[in-house]
Amino acid sequence: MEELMNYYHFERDQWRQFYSNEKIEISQNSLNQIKAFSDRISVLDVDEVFLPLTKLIKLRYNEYLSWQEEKTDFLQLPQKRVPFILGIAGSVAVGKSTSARLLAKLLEKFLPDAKVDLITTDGFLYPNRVLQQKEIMNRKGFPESYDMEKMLTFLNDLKAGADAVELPVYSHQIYDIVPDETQILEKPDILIVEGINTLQLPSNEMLYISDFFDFSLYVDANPRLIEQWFLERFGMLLDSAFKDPTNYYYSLATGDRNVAFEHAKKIWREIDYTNLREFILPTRNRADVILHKTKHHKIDDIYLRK
Ligand SMILES: Nc1ncnc2c1ncn2[C@@H]1O[C@H](COP(=O)(O)OP(=O)(O)O)[C@@H](O)[C@H]1O
Ligand SMILES: CC(C)(COP(=O)(O)O)[C@@H](O)C(=O)NCCC(=O)O
Repeated sequence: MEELMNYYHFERDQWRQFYSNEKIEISQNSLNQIKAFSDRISVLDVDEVFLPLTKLIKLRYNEYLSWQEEKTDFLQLPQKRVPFILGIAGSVAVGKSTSARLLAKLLEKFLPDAKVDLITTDGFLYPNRVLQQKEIMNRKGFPESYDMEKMLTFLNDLKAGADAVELPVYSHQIYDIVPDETQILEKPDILIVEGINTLQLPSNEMLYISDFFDFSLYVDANPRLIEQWFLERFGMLLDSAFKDPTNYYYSLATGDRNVAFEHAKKIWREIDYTNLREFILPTRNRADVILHKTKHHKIDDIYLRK
């Protein structure tokens, strides 16, 4: 990747030294549990990339708590808990949700008193019915396919210290918002928000979603590799779909596999890759940290905003 302005660049070998073994704050047993949980992430990735990253986020979190306290003192307001929000952006299929799940587990271990929750912005996509009405079914994931107002209100309510906030749930299996299901968040201390649009400026809005974030990550990789990961995930979706007629991929899964993969390649080319080039990649340098991946999801370079 070309050098980015205003970022420190670390190769993995340098970065891993920022979490030295003497300072380990979690037991080997807990670490093993995390590794077992995330079997698709290598043990080395946890040790060499995610432990230093979690340590850095913890520094920011502690600084955030002090600032919240000082700010409310200064304004002579009563103290209240306001969640620390961590955004994770990047292409479809680059590994945002896998990284987000691992970070959530690690933060819970590093900060045992903090309530850590995780959401995906997929929940703010318009349901297929609305996308069809607007004739933008082939633009799923593009800025106009999200109910940005709903998402901004949700984030605003959270930052205002609401007792409970609710958001819709998206399912890759039905390829739609799940009817009559919501996710409820009750006063998290840390909220991880993962999604392709987390660093975007919503259309017709004056506010970046990232204005609500206290820390942000962008997961980056060569689009050719991401296409491969997209197709591998598609293969897994097909494998789990062919016994379930309610699954969106059922007819593709029960038909000719080559036809199904040709379909997926077209989707990648016309929708997800176009979205990456036009709307996702341009947001990369708004992130505090960029994790760059190479073959087999190996993180080789880490960029930290100066
Ligand atoms: N570190 C990793 N090691 C191995 N496979 C991974 C890793 N991260 C993600 N994957 C795989 O890559 C695909 C895309 O990851 P996912 O987290 O679903 O991406 P996103 O949330 O960005 O769409 C999935 O099949 C996932 O299992
Ligand atoms: C729901 C999504 C916009 C978000 O993707 P994610 O980051 O969760 O993988 C994406 O998976 C999607 O459905 N894109 C539309 C084209 C397609 O891949 O079917």
